[in-house]
Amino acid sequence: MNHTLESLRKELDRINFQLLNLIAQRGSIVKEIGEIKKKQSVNKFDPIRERKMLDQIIEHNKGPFSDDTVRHLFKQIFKASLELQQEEHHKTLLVSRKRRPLDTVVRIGDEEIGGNNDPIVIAGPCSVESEEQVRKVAQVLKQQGLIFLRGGAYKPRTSPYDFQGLGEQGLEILRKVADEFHLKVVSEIVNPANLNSSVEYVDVIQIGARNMQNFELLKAAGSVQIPVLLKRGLSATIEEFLFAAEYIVSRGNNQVILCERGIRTYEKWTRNTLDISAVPILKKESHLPVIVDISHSTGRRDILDAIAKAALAAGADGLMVETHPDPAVALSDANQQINLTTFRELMKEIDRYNRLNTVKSDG
Ligand SMILES: O=C(O)C(=O)C[C@]1(C(=O)O)C=C[C@@H](O)C=C1
Repeated sequence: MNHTLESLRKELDRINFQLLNLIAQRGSIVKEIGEIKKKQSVNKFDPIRERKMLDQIIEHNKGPFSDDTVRHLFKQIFKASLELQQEEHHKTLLVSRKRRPLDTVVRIGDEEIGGNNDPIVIAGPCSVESEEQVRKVAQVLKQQGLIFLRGGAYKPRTSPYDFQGLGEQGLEILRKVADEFHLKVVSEIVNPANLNSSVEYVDVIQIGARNMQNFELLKAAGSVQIPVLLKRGLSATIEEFLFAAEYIVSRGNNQVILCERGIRTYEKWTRNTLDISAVPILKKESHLPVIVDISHSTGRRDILDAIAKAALAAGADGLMVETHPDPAVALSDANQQINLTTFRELMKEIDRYNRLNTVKSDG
């Protein structure tokens, strides 16, 4: 019995090597075909040829593997063959660290995000409601030594009956107040048609979670020379998030900041589930700066301190937080925005954490 098992396994070992050799031979031929196709500028992927080969193979299938299994196995071989033909840059994304080992530093005037720079804080109301409201926030940002003022002018809301934002008028307010206080404006654009005109008002274009796979918007954002803050989609995997960033970078705009803002899970005690592991993974996989939106990821004011510290500990290059002079009357996200007093306290806590960490790493 044992003798038979051993001899059968030996037979399999022999066949494995034969298969390996055959696959390698196939691979060499596929590469040669790839070279010819390159010269002829023909598409490497040829589904009609693949279909023909599969049909022929299935015709000759005498078992014991089912047709479906054989189809699957050969499809895998075709897929691997196609990858052999494709050039390195097709396989390795521009946003990948494999393509660029050094951190990308996003520059907004004299300000820098990413690399060895200290983490930044982007703060402001969820929606721009009035000049007075934005001015009150801007004053506090200035007092806190912060640079980046956020505010939504175009608001993609779940319900069409909710406040949709002030539109261009909102952007005008942001720009006016930001200029008074020498701040930089971060604001969401939802429509590719508004992109060129919004460049007059904003310093960083935000692409929101709901638009992470709005490919026309991503392409348009890739064609302007202004930094883009790209939020992770509500149910997007990290890979999908990076592909979305690739859309922008591949169009020529490499000034992209990734923003983890929580993902949709079954948990109900937070608005979204902050995927904290996405921060170090993104930093490892990509050279782009990564920030964390601590407001949307939690939807709760009472845990912001802890979440801010967790994000910084995970290696985030910055934080985004929503603050409003009077959250109770805010036209959007009233439950998650913090008032200006709480915001000051949060900043104190973040400063204390950063100081402690600097002392630790210096010591
Ligand atoms: O026959 C071709 O044109 C090839 O490029 C080879 C090959 C294969 O692996 O057989 C590879 C990729 C194509 O999608 C189809 C077929």
